[in-house]
Amino acid sequence: MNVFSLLLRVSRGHFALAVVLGVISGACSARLISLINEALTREGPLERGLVLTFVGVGLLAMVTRGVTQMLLTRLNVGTLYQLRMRLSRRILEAPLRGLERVGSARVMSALQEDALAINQGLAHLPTVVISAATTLGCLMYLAWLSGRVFVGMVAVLVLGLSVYGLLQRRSRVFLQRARTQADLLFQHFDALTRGIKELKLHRRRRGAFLTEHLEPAAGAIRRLFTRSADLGMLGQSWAFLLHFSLIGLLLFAFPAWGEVDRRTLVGYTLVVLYLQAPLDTLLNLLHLLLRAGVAARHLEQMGLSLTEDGAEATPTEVPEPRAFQKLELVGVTHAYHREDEDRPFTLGPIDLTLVPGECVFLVGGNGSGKTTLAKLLTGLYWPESGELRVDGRVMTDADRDGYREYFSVVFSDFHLFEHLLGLGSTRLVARAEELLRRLRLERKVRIEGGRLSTTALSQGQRKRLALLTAYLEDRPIYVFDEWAADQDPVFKDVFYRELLPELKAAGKALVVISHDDRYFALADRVVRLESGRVVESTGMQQVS
Ligand SMILES: Nc1ncnc2c1ncn2[C@@H]1O[C@H](COP(=O)(O)OP(=O)(O)OP(=O)(O)O)[C@@H](O)[C@H]1O
Repeated sequence: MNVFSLLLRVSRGHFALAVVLGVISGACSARLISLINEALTREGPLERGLVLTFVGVGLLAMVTRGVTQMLLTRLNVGTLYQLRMRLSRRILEAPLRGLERVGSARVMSALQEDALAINQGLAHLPTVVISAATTLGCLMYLAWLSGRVFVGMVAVLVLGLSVYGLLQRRSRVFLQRARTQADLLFQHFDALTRGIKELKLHRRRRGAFLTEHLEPAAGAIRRLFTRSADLGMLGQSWAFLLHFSLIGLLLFAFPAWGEVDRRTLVGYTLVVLYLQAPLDTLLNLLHLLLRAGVAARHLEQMGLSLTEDGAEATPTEVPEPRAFQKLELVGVTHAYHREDEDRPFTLGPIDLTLVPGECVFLVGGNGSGKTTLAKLLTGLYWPESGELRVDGRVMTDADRDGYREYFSVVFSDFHLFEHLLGLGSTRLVARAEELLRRLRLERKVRIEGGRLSTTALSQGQRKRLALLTAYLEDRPIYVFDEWAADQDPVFKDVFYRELLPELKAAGKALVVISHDDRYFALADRVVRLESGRVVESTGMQQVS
C-alpha cells in the first residue's frame, strides 16, 4: 500500500490541482524575489507598475498557497479515512487463521502506529509541496538570471542531495528496525493490560516483566529512533554547510572568475538566502515522509500475511439463514502449521452429519480438537482437504460467507457487542426483553435503543447475554463451546434440561462442546475426540 497511490485514489483531480497551484505559488515567490531585486538595483524613483505588480503577485502567492494547503489537508484527512476503512475491511476479509497467526497485538499496532505515522507524514505534505515548488521557482529565476550560476547551483544541490539521500537510506534502515520492535512492544502492552491482575499480585514477576520484556523493547525503539534522527540531523547540518558554501561561492568565487553585474549578484544572493527556509523545511519534513513510507510498507506486509491464504469474498447481500435437511462434513482436515513445531496438530479426517432437531455433544480432553472442529464446522476455518456439504451440495470458496450464516455460535472466548448489531428491529427488541427475563437478567440489563444498558457483569452473566444474542440470530444450527462452564449449578441445569430441549423442539440442530459428563445422557449423540480424531460416536443418527 503506497501512501501516494492512496492519496491519488482519494482524488486524482484535487491532487493534480494542488500541485499546479503549488507550482504557481512557487513561481510567484520567485517573481517576488525578482521584483525585490529590481526595486533594490534600479536607479531613480520606483514606477507605479512595479508596485502594483508586487502587490498583485503577492496576493496571488497568498491565494494559491492557501488553496493548495486547503486541498492537500482535505486529501490528507480523506486518505486517513480511506486507510482506516481499508484496513478494517482487509481485517474482516482476512481468513481467521491469518489473523490468529499475525496476532491481535500486531493488528492493533498497525491500526495505531502505522496509521498515525502516515497521518503525520501526510499532514505535512502541503508544506512539502509548497517548499518544493518555491525551490523550483527560485531555481528557474536563477537560470533566467545567469545560466552559469544556475549550473553551479544545480551541481552543488545534486552533490548535496546525493549525500543526503545516502544518509536518509541509512536512517530508513533504523526506522524499519524500530517498526519491527514496535510490534514486540505492542505485544508487551497487550500482556500488560490483559495480565494486569497477575502482575499486580506478584512483585518479582512484575519486576521481571518490566526489566526483561518491556524495557528492552522500549529501549531498542528509543535507540533506533535516536540513531535515525541523528542521521537526519547530520543530513541537515550537511545541507546547512552546503548552503553557506554556496553563498560563499556566489559572493566571492563567482565574481572572481568573471565579470558579474550587480543585479545578478544581488539576485542570486537573495535567492540563496530566501531558499534557506523552504530547503530547511523540506529536509525536516522528508524525515516524516520517510517514516510514513516505512509505515505504509509495514501495513502492506501485514496485509499480505493476513491474507496469505487468500482474501475471502464478502458479498454485500447478506443471505437469510435458511432451513436445511442435512449438513455433512466429509473427510475434513485442518492442521496448525507453525514454524516452531516439528509435528503440527492435525484435526481429522472427520466425518460428521447434522440434521435439524438433533443434539450432538462434542466431548474429549483438553487439546483434543473440539474448538478446532467447531471452527471447521462453522466455516471459520476452511477445510484443507475433504468437503462441507449442505443438502448434498458441496460448499465452495464462493459459498463461505453464506455457509457461515447457518450458524449461531457462542465460543468460550466470545466477544459481547454492546449494540445488538444487525438485529435491532422492534420485534427483536421485544423478544430480547422476554429472553432477559428467561435468562434471569431483567434486573441487571435493559435494552435501550438497540443496545444493552451494560456489559459490566460477571463472566457467567456475560455468557448469558452472548446466548441471548445467539437466540436473537435465530439460525438453523447452534454451537455452544463450553457454554455452561461458567454457570452456577442451577442455571447449568436450566441450560441442559430446559434451553437445549426447547431449541431442539424448535427444529434447531445443536452442537454442544461439554465437559459436564453428568448431562451426556441428554444428547442424541456423543462424539468423542482424541488427538484430533473421532474415537467414539455413541447414540443414533436421527433421520428427519
Ligand atoms: N491458534 C492456534 N495456533 C496453533 N495451534 C493451535 C491453535 N489453537 C489450537 N491449537 C492446537 O490445536 C490443538 C487443539 O486445540 P483445541 O482448542 O481445538 O482443543 P479443545 O479440544 O477445544 O481443548 P479445550 O478443551 O482445552 O478447550 C491444541 O492442542 C493446540 O496444539
